[in-house]
Amino acid sequence: FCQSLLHSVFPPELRFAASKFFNKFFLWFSPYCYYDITEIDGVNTNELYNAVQLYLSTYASVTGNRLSLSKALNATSLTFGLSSSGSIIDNFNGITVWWEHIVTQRQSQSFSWRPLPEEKRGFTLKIKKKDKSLILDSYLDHILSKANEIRRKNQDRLLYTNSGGGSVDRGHPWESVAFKHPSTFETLAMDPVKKSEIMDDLLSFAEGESFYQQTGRAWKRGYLLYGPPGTGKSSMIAAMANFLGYDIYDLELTEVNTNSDLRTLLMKTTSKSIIVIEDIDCSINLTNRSKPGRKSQTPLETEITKVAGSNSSAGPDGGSSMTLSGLLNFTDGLWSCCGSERIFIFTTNHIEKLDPALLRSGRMDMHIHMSFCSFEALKVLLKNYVGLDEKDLLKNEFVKGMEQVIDDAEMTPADISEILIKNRRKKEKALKELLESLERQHNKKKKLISGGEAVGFVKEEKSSSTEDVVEEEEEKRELEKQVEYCEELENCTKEGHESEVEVTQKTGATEGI
Ligand SMILES: Nc1ncnc2c1ncn2[C@@H]1O[C@H](COP(=O)(O)OP(=O)(O)OP(=O)(O)O)[C@@H](O)[C@H]1O
Ligand SMILES: [Mg+2]
Repeated sequence: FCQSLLHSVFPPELRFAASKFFNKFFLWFSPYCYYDITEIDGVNTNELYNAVQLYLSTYASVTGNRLSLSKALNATSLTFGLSSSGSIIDNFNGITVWWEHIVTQRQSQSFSWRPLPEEKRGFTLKIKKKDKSLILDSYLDHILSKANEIRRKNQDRLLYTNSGGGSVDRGHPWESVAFKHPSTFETLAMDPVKKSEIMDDLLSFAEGESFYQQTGRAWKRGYLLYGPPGTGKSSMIAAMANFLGYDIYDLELTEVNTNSDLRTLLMKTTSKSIIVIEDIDCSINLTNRSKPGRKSQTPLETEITKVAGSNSSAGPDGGSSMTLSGLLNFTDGLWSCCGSERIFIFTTNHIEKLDPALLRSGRMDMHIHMSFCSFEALKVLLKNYVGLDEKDLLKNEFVKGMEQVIDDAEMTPADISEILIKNRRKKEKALKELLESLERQHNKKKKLISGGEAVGFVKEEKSSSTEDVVEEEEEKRELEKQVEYCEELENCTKEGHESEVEVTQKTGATEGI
């Protein structure tokens, strides 16, 4: 109406001034105020526009009757949006607001370095003037955080690596791929009490922003996962990422040359992410070597030398300029606080080889021992692989047999799932083979532990074919290693850090790390 009034009453040269006047007049007396959120702000994309679109999409999917649909790259689901001139009512803290999506044709394109879309899109937010101060800031914050949440839910996790061709010097140290690991806490075989403890810990971390603020702590958490190969350390990391919806940064330490590169890598990580250093005892070499002209070194000054990837700026003694204290600063020091809501995870097969500085209390918040398969963990595997539920388990004779031998058999979940996967179409055969395998392992362990008897056992076997004997000896060596591992671990947990140092030096010396 106003437009046609303007056209009929005012000559063309006065129309613009008149329309400005009317607008001002109208706004002055209107009980509402209006906010325009355009898609492109100058030449930059307006983050708020995208956030509003996502936010309204969750709302519009329920109430709107004309919607636009879209699917972002890497996204697993569709998002709904308001189509042109669509409007919607939202409610926030009991206050009503109105949104309108306005799409107009862009006027003649002025010169721009970046071509602009032909359509000019924007949202207009209408709020009652009296409510403006009450909600504006908190409402927009609410929209931004909700939009982030939706984005994370819709989008696949990303797995970043620093050994995928990225470059610290060029400012892009991380390369990413979509992360689609199917491991979840449901599929993870471990003691249910321990599992729910870990899940609770993760949840209270993710929801604990105000707690960390209140206590003056950086919003981060560290986990050390340790245990023999094939017990589910990597699967646990994937389960954690899927549980919290975080991205993963897989940090390959052998690709990092200096402390400052490490810092750059850290600064380029985003919040809501898990930063992982796998097999920390293998990717770095912790030795207490003194630098020339120095009498002694504290553990924190322990030099880290690379085991592999010697493309570094290695010093004359073969050491690079990345130190343990650099690594600890990465997880613990002032630099660890750039960004927030981050989880650090170190994994190792040999906790006894780690420097006590990495283990001391407060450094890694939780030490999680991933152990050989227990009966409780076995139940999860049997359910997932052969579909046995709790009722079937109680009745099954094979399973009853397994319960007797599983603890002493010391088989890893990886070994067990291997047997189950081989026979997954034949439930009976799978169970029979698994029981036999567990009993075999159990008997061998018993004989080995009873010392002299174990030797006799191997000698007796000499009468059989040489292939069998070689296999037996290999298995025996493997078992001896496992027993040694368990003993070291026991010493380690019983006697605290001092004994850990002893073990580190002992194994370091024999294996020449
Ligand atoms: N606790 C577990 N629950 C379910 N599956 C498991 C578990 N542990 C191992 N597996 C199975 O074994 C495979 C190897 O496990 P994973 O890579 O997680 O072990 P790891 O402890 O990280 O071993 P490594 O020390 O060699 O890195 C996985 O793909 C998974 O299928
Ligand atoms: Mg692993």
